[in-house]
Amino acid sequence: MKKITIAIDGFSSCGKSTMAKDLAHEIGYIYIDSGAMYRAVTLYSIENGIFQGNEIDTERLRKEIGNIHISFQLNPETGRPDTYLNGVNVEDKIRGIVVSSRVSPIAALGFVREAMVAQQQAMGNAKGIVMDGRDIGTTVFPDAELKIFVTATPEIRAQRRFDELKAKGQEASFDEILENVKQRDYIDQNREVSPLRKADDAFLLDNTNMTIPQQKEWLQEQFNKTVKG
Ligand SMILES: Nc1ncnc2c1ncn2[C@@H]1O[C@H](COP(=O)(O)OP(=O)(O)O)[C@@H](O)[C@H]1O
Ligand SMILES: Nc1ccn([C@@H]2O[C@H](COP(=O)(O)OP(=O)(O)O)[C@@H](O)[C@H]2O)c(=O)n1
Repeated sequence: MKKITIAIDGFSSCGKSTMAKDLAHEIGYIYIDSGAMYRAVTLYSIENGIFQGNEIDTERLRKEIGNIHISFQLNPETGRPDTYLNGVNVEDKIRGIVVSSRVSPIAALGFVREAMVAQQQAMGNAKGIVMDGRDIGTTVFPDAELKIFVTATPEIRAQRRFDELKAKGQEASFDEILENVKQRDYIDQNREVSPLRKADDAFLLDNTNMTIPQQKEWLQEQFNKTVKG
């Protein structure tokens, strides 16, 4: 069967990666978490003194962006891809609140987006890919055959993220996460370059009251309809 491109965009922490990974696994496609790439650039900036306090040394980051190599490798224990920054596994580090609270200003920089989008488009060249993020259906793959836009209430999203971090033993407060989710939504929707918005031809999914198996089934149905017509 001919392979297609699947773009899953939407607000923070609503279950995009969960759905995208499950579908990719089910249909034998490659899964790419584009948010992990912006998170890795943010971690690099923090660890190398480029992002200090509220200040980003954009000139330094612009010079060093070509030295930031991000890749993914399947983790046999979790069955999911781990993120590598210049050859080092940073999967746990990039998911914590320190990176979450700084990633959106980094992702708003035009030259950072340009570098990431070029890598993402190269990864999706051969189709057979499910990619999730904020601008996949609008900018990275505007011709994707299947586009989904996911949303849920901020409180539900913060609760999901809180439960996830707690299960991993990472320190976090619900209020801090809720604030972070709302702040990122605001920055992501209002930045100048590729702001978060639903592509006109994307299907909208509000999964506030859906379980993980229910949303998985819904997505599989959309895929079946798209490939079988
Ligand atoms: N429908 C759902 N109901 C409850 N929890 C969910 C649902 N979908 C995803 N989750 C959980 O919510 C958390 C955030 O999901 P994730 O897929 O990482 O979101 P996103 O990629 O949109 O940031 C994860 O811990 C995931 O297991
Ligand atoms: N395609 C993308 C993906 C993420 N991002 C940025 O990266 C941040 C982290 O993305 P993510 O997908 O890991 O976020 P969560 O929804 O998992 O919390 C977002 O809040 C955006 O600022 C982006 O700008 N464009």
